[in-house]
Amino acid sequence: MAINIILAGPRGRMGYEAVQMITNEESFRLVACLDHKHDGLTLGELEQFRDDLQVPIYTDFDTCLKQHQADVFVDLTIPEVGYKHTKTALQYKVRPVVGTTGFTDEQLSELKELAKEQKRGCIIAPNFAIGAILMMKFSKMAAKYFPDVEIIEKHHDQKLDAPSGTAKKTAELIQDVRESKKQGHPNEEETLPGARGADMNGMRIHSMRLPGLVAHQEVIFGGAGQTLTISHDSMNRASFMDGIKECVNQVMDLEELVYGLENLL
Ligand SMILES: NC(=O)c1ccc[n+]([C@@H]2O[C@H](COP(=O)([O-])OP(=O)(O)OC[C@H]3O[C@@H](n4cnc5c(N)ncnc54)[C@H](O)[C@@H]3O)[C@@H](O)[C@H]2O)c1
Ligand SMILES: O=C(O)C1=N[C@H](C(=O)O)CCC1
Repeated sequence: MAINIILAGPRGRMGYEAVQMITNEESFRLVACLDHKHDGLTLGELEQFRDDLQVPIYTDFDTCLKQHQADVFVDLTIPEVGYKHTKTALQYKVRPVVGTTGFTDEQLSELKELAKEQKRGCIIAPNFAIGAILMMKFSKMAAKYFPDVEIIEKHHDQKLDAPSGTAKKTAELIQDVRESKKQGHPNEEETLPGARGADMNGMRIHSMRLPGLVAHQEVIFGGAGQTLTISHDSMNRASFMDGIKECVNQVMDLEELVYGLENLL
């Protein structure tokens, strides 16, 4: 029995790859797409997609959900709308698999409650790449021995949110085993505001944005006479597709929200 999927953000850097993955996966069926333009067209009518992709495009999610029976909703859009889409999908008992980052803690809590009420699975994964998940898990292990740590995340210059969802998730996992600690000299002074990066319980997070980059992160731990660097690089967005596929399959068996792919490995 195929899993019927609605995808939001098909024309994006991630959405375009996801359209290829979903339409090439025998056990998946792309029943509709949600975009902010091209209402009433099909993907095949857009120049960037194969002509045979007779997948209808909607700009109104409620209309789309009323006209198509979907099992799973995949969101690869922007922080501003990803949360609303996820909430709407759950209200229609369609299982969200969300790659969109930049949700607030309050939004995550609200979605967690809604998924529980609806007894529907929901997966919100800041990073779908298995290497990035392992980087986060290894960082949590290392943080037990190295309380001084700084995260440097490096992304393409079209990214909207900073720090990245991956960096925030990494810091949250580290915080599970690290006491809050102010790092650096107690009297250090930023002569240029922001020089020491974002502060998360004393841990510093630095965000680099440059053309030519895709998605990269270094987690650097410091100790007496040594440093330990754990890093991951996504060279292209194919690195995320197996994770999305895994989440679409696994979300069918969940009845609650799971935040982070590390909880499903
Ligand atoms: N979880 C992961 O592994 C992972 C990997 C890469 C990117 N991301 C996240 O995925 C999101 C998308 O990244 P991207 O590089 O593809 O961005 P992008 O800007 O290339 O694509 C976003 C798409 O969303 C569409 N969009 C905007 N408003 C919309 C609306 N109201 N309805 C439907 N679609 C709408 C845009 O048209 C665009 O095509 C970002 O939040 C990014 O952080 C997550
Ligand atoms: O390209 C992006 O944007 C990415 N966003 C995610 C994040 O914010 O961590 C995952 C990596 C790529």
